[in-house]
Amino acid sequence: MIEVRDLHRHFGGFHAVDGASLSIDKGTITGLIGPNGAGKSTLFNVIAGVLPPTSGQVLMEGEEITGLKPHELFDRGLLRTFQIAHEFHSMTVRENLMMVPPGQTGETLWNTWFSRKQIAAEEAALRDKADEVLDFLTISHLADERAGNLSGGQKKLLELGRTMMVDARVVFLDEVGAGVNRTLLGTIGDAIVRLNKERGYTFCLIEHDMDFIGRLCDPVIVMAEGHVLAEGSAEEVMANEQVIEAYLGTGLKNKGAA
Ligand SMILES: Nc1ncnc2c1ncn2[C@@H]1O[C@H](COP(=O)(O)OP(=O)(O)OP(=O)(O)O)[C@@H](O)[C@H]1O
Repeated sequence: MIEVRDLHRHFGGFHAVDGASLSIDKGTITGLIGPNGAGKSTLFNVIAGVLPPTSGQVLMEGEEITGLKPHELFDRGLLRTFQIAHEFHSMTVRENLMMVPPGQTGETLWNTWFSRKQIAAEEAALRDKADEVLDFLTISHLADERAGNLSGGQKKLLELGRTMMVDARVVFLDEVGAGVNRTLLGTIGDAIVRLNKERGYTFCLIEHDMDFIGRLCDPVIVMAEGHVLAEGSAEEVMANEQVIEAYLGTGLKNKGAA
């Protein structure tokens, strides 16, 4: 579904992504792991149109998407989640969801003036959709809470919810588990699996929590020094000597020796 061919992204003389080639197959929950500074976030940013590549190609279903802007990729159903923008913190959770879909009639003053009825109908439909999303994510009780009051994990669920307001096909999640408590991480994991199984979402997620990766992801791609070092099931990559050396280091070795 997504194919990355010999991608490079340099910052001055520093090669953050240095010849990365990989595929994210349709219908998978693909994990992307690697030591700090391996180039994972930079790779995500290039795929998602946030950063232009220095060279190389990104294809989506065979079509070149290299260098497209985030909104152009959004229209194709490729989304990279970001933390909720600061200005949305004072809005409620439901309002945050209702903000997402593009092309609402109410966006222009002209339309606001002439088609109040249509706007009311669109708003009602959006509200229903937002409530359905909240129900799916089991956070209906937070609908009227200000987004700024949510815990880190609840905000991650809201980010996932925002992808459900549009026709997302492939979603890139960066460190969804960072600073999230175990219970909520379980809820987030369940939502990802259900979106994958029930709604056909393809996911690619960067994550440092190996339990989370092991539970959700197949395959797992390991990056080191800007390129792909290994790929396989979570068990396979965790048993791979090169991976152990490059990334997991003594932690995993100790685990094996214990
Ligand atoms: N805008 C930038 N300017 C200069 N160097 C950058 C920039 N963005 C990233 N880098 C460097 O590129 C390297 C790769 O960073 P990146 O964030 O992609 O790694 P990562 O694998 O996501 O790491 P982590 O797991 O710590 O988030 C790092 O050494 C980082 O300092």
